Amino acid sequence: MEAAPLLEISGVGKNYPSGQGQINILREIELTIQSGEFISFIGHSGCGKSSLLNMIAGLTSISTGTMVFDGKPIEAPSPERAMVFQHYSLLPWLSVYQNVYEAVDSVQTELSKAERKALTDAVLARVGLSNHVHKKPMQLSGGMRQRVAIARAFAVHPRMLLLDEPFGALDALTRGSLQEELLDLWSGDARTETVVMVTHDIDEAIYLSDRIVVFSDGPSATIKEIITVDLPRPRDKQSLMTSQTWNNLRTHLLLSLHC
Ligand SMILES: Nc1ncnc2c1ncn2[C@@H]1O[C@H](COP(=O)(O)OP(=O)(O)OP(=O)(O)O)[C@@H](O)[C@H]1O
Repeated sequence: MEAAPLLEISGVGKNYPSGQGQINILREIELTIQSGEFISFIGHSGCGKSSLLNMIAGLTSISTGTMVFDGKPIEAPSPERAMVFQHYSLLPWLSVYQNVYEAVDSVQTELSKAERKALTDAVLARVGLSNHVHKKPMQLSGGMRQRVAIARAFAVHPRMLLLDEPFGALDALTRGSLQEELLDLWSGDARTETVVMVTHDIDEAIYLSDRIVVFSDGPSATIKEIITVDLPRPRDKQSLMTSQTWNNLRTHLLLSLHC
């Protein structure tokens, strides 16, 4: 018997107020995500990828249809579905350590204070920030800030991690190393099995994902196709990028986005 999906999106649409009426952004979204999957959303600017992610996070209302997470309708934000934004969203007056500890403290209520501190130390060590714990966000580079945001999201052990263009503002080298750290955290965390990420980067989508959801252009966008990335893990970027499978996927995605 097939396991129940972690997330089931059925007939979902999104409208926003516009002038006297409403504008339809997304329509008839059908998507089922199984526990353990890494999913990317890709599509032209403004098609509604972030809106869909925000609805999954419970940060914005669903206009039509239903979203069911682990058997329950999504109606509000939950630590089970943690979001990381492109622009870090750290609290500027708190240190690196406090930014992570505050999140752990508010969610991991069953842990003792010593355990909460140990968890904070552990996630910061995993993203290589142990020597920067007393710094404030403005004293960090963009890559370091995004590391803190990712560490904070993992520290609350969400069932599903939602990433909205997490590496979009970073240079190619930093982006590459953060992709590796994300994969390490994802594969090394027994609870955060499922990731949904918005990206504009075709190579990033192929390298990280099990499936890539391609959106049609908006307004009234919908899912154009869902591409399965049949590449074994762990993946070696260098050798993959010169393989025929990679090239075929890349060409397929480029054509899908431009037709
Ligand atoms: N709160 C809002 N109120 C009104 N319109 C909105 C709101 N949020 C988004 N929109 C509009 O909905 C459309 C989709 O926006 P969204 O950010 O979801 O797209 P996107 O695919 O993530 O874009 P990008 O790739 O540029 O980030 C855009 O036209 C945007 O202006």
